[in-house]
Amino acid sequence: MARWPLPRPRRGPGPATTGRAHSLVRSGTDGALDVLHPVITLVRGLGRLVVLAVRWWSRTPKERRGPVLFLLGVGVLVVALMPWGPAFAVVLVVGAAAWQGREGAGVGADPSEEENARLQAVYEALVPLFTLPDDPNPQPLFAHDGSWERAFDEIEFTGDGRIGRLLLRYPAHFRDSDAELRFVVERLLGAKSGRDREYRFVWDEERNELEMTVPEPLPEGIRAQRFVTGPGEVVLGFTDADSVHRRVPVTDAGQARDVPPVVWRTGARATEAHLLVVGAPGAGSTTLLRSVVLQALEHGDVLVVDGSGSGEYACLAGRAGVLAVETSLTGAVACAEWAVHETERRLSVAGRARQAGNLVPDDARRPLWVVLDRPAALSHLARTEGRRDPLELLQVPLRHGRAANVTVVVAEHFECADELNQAVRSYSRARVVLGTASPEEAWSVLGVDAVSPPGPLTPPGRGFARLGAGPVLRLQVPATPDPLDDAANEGERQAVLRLLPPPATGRPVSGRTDQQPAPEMSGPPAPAAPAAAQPAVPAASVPEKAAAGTAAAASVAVSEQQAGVQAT
Ligand SMILES: Nc1ncnc2c1ncn2[C@@H]1O[C@H](COP(=O)(O)OP(=O)(O)OP(=O)(O)O)[C@@H](O)[C@H]1O
Repeated sequence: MARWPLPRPRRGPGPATTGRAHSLVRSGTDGALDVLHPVITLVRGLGRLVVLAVRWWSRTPKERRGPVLFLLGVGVLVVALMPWGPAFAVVLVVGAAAWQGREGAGVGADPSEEENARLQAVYEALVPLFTLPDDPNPQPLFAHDGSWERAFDEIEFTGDGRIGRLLLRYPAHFRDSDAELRFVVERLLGAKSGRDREYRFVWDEERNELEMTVPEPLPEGIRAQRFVTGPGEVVLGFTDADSVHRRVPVTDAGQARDVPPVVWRTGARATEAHLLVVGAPGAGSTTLLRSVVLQALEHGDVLVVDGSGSGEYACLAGRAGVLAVETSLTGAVACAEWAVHETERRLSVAGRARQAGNLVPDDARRPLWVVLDRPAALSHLARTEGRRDPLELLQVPLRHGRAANVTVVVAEHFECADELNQAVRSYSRARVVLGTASPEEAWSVLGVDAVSPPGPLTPPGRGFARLGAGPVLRLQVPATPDPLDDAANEGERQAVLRLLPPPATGRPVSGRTDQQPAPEMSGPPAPAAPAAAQPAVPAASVPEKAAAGTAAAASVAVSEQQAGVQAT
């Protein structure tokens, strides 16, 4: 029997009440955290300051600790005796703690156990490189029983727990001017921090400090296209955003974006009038030259000598502005001789025009490019056959080409780079190294040894560029494959095909008999080639019929010269 009034049943809080309670607790906690935030920051900052002080103390050599303690004591005494001294000291400490305790400061933040182990592994790997067998220092920076905290000043980890930046001190006895030793240290640091990334190393020889950073990946896979540049400017590739101020708009995977370019200025006012590219086999030097040629053809004429004879420039044969594509020694010599005469003719025409107070005629100003891919093989052949070396001949365009608007581009593999003559080395002040290079190889091309080689996993077309005495820039060459290569990416092939000039109306300059006709390609429609724009052939060096100043005439001229060479 139920009693009245029934006792009220005891119930737990309903869902609505629970939610309200949770939100009350959460907002209470948030409020408390907001109120306590300055205190938390100060406590965190004080903790970090203590960690920094302990690290500094552990790094201070024992013999210096006495004087340091004495100085500290004197400092404390002076502050204590000064009017407002203690208050000032407290304000200073609170300010420092607030600065260190802010979010993201992290300098003194304790690494996790895993990060600690990583750092200790890197430290121990470096010990054999940075220790002396009989080091008189009782507490060297690097010792087998030492800890990384002695030598590593600043450390940053990436989101996945890997080292993203490391600033370490090394002992003064380490020979940091020795490129080989530096390379060993860089390679070891790179291996211990992960081989699948690129690293940038900065050696501060004044302070005995080495900084390792992981640069952002370079813009990769950007296809050949018309770059927005000024007259005479050529985009060699793309580099780090913080290395150059300039940006060029490109289309990448259908999207427009701005990328930092490595721009090489050519022409009469250029200080780096010629380019030398040295690379490992398969590192992409032919691709870079093809990219340069396609840009050069926008405003000038090009002679190509392909010393490897691999036919990777066949797509250019017979195109407007392409005066010759040579693969044989005979053709290369003929081209080089023609380039010499053309340089001399331009110089004398320009000289006469200036003497008379006139403008230099167009045919002496139109940019002429002489592009040699792997000429060392042809030089070797020339020596063994007792013929003229095309590289020797090219001394004239290299020395005087700048004033005549003649630009020489040479690419060679590291193993044959010794065969390049002094003129090529001295006058090619724009330099590119592609692929993995030893410190000596990089030094021999770039003139500096402070280059960290890209790792073995880096894609082709990756390297370094240096224009004159400028800084060394990381470089990624635009993807510019041979459009006749079936194995190349279809989109990249089509991009190159779109850039090819229309077929020329005259015969090519070389008049090659061994050359296959250019295959049918889906290039742009072929407007008539501007005959007036083609360079005039040097009247002194060619038969009468070649002096008409057209590519066709030049073709005949060089063919006849070539025939002459063959006959001898
Ligand atoms: N910048 C690049 N982007 C994409 N692929 C590239 C790039 N550079 C080169 N490659 C690819 O790498 C391969 C080798 O390139 P390339 O022929 O230019 O190198 P190389 O140094 O001239 O080689 P070798 O002289 O030994 O024949 C080719 O398949 C090419 O398509």
